[in-house]
Amino acid sequence: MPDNATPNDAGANSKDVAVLGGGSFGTAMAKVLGENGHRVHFWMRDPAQAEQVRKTGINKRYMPDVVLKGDIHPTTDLADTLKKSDVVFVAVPAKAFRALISEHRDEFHDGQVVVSLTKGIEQQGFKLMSEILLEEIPRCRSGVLSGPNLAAEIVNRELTATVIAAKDPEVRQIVQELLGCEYFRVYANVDVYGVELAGALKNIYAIVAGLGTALNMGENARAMLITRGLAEMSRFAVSLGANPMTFMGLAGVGDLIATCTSNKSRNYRVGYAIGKGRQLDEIVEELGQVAEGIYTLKLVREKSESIGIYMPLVRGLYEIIYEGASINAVINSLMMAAQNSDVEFILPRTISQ
Ligand SMILES: NC(=O)C1=CN([C@@H]2O[C@H](COP(=O)(O)OP(=O)(O)OC[C@H]3O[C@@H](n4cnc5c(N)ncnc54)[C@H](OP(=O)(O)O)[C@@H]3O)[C@@H](O)[C@H]2O)C=CC1
Ligand SMILES: O=C(CO)COP(=O)(O)O
Repeated sequence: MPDNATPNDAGANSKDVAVLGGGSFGTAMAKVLGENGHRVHFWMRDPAQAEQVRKTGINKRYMPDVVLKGDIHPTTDLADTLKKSDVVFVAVPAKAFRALISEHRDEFHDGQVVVSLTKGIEQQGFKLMSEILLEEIPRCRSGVLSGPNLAAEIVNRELTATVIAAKDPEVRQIVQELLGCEYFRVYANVDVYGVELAGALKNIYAIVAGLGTALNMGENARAMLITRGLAEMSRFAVSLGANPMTFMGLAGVGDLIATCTSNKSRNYRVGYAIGKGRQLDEIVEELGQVAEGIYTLKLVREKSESIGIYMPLVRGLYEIIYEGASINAVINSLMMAAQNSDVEFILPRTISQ
């Protein structure tokens, strides 16, 4: 795909769209929307960054090699952004999500479409972003977007597919029409909780996979980690009400494959650095971008123990990262644990002899 493509003319279908968050993924989505001929109100909190993007078309800190084209307006005025936009995409880390929405709750309009791009969980009460949207701005129509969507590939117009999950069919259709183009396909799902949980949970297994690569594990091991990760994350999500079939789709196994096999994933890179013996604080400082899996791991470990869901990879990674356990000891205990059934929908997890 050429990167010198001129923006499409959306004509009468052109919409005013907001992207909140000037990081890697906000930039990637602003670029797709701008190229699709929409007027993009690209909100970020740092005035110097907004000024730089306005002047050069380049978000130097997060995407230094990417030029944003089309009708893209970097801004720090959130009230004005919300006032002008038909649809709002939110791309800030989970830690910042509620405060951002809550502080501006009265500025959203009735029926406005608000879509979370965030792949994380709120610490207080294990809330997902769709739940925060429902609590803070129930007057709006919400959805979540998730899938194998490495920002570094999308900005190069590399072929990508994603999933819009929303209960309201019109929200699904609006988002498909806004984002879909020759290199970006948008599939639909109604299982909002499942799609969103899949996006948050896979970050944990991306850390595990990066760690495995650092230890020179082979392809058999990588396939085992991805597949057992899928079993574990779907077991957990289904116990919380998600549809197991969602995990067969792009937001489940699709995103798991992309992030567990690519060093373009920040979570994978965190795992790789841990596997090389580096300290977590130092890794996070050097990364300079969010790796949600580090925080999700803590929350999922606590939740899985409180509801009694067996998640050996979560437990093992938690012991390595937060309790200083030896990586080899954890691997040995995982490999020597009781041997269970493969697909739990065919045989129960523990087969009686
Ligand atoms: N990058 C990717 O490939 C993908 C990321 N995602 C998800 O999107 C979300 C955002 O990720 P991404 O853009 O990559 O993260 P980055 O770390 O690249 O950027 C984070 C952005 O959020 C902003 N931010 C942080 N805290 C606040 C706050 N309190 N108020 C306002 N803005 C804030 C940062 O601003 P500042 O620079 O001023 O600190 C920055 O613009 C994450 O949940 C991630 O999992 C989903 C799909 C793909
Ligand atoms: O979610 C992502 C791709 O689908 C991005 O993963 P990272 O946050 O690990 O970079």
